[in-house]
Amino acid sequence: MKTAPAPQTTAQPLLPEGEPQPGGRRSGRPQYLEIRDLRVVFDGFTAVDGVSLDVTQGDLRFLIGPNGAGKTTIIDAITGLVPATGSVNHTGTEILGRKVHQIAKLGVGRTFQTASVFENLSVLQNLDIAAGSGRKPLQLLRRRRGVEPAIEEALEIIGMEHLAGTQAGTLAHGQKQWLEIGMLLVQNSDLLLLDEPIAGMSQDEREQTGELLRRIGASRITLVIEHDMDFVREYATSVTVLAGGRVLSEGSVAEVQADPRVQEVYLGASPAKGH
Ligand SMILES: Nc1ncnc2c1ncn2[C@@H]1O[C@H](COP(=O)(O)OP(=O)(O)OP(=O)(O)O)[C@@H](O)[C@H]1O
Repeated sequence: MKTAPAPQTTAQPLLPEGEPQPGGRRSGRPQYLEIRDLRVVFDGFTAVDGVSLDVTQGDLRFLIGPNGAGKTTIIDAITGLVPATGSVNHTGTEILGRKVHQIAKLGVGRTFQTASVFENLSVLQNLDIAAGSGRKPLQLLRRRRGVEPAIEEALEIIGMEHLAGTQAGTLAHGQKQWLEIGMLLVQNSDLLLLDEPIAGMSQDEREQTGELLRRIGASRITLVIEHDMDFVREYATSVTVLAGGRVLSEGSVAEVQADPRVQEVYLGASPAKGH
């Protein structure tokens, strides 16, 4: 069976250059996510109502909006978990309508609100399995010695080298989220969809996660769902506000906060108060 070409063919280092910037990369041929007229209907209820959205590589985009706005459903649609109509284009490849595993192979990685790691396995084993999902059968047959450079690099990026042998089930909440992100890195995901990555984290963990997002977001297409407006203000390079399944506003944090329509959906309160 013929498989679709991955949008990105050359291996690039996991460690990025520079910092994310509004609008993303402006030189070379940046990768992109282009969503057009995305629509998801559940039993007659329209959860996502014609959303169009562009995110360029190197732009750390946050997706905010009140509860039930359709944020998670958009990520579910992009990753093939719910049926949708419209178009989701990843750097020239249409991904809507493909199966979940095919979409993952095209470099689309996501995290969930609750981290899904193999609790009984070590951090290293989790990363090894994630890396294996992208290996060709012949590579899998070869017995590897030591830790692969890509896994070592991922451990360094997520700051968990010292925890390589630790059982994932015993990790702190934040560390599980970082491990999940590390698993996406070793899978070479270049489009990252992160669903409330700092939910339930301590202040320290939030800051470390923000710095991690900055490091990985500089070289990837990154869309982060978040409610915490302090975090959004600190780390977003651009923001899309969703309400009632539609895009309400888009721009810098300052621009969307100044938008009266945004203030209105947050019930007259400052969006800084969250939902
Ligand atoms: N599988 C489903 N079946 C029916 N309705 C659904 C399903 N999944 C989501 N919905 C509905 O779609 C709407 C959008 O939900 P979604 O979870 O995408 O919102 P959200 O913006 O992520 O909200 P939150 O911030 O609370 O996570 C909600 O009204 C929700 O009840």
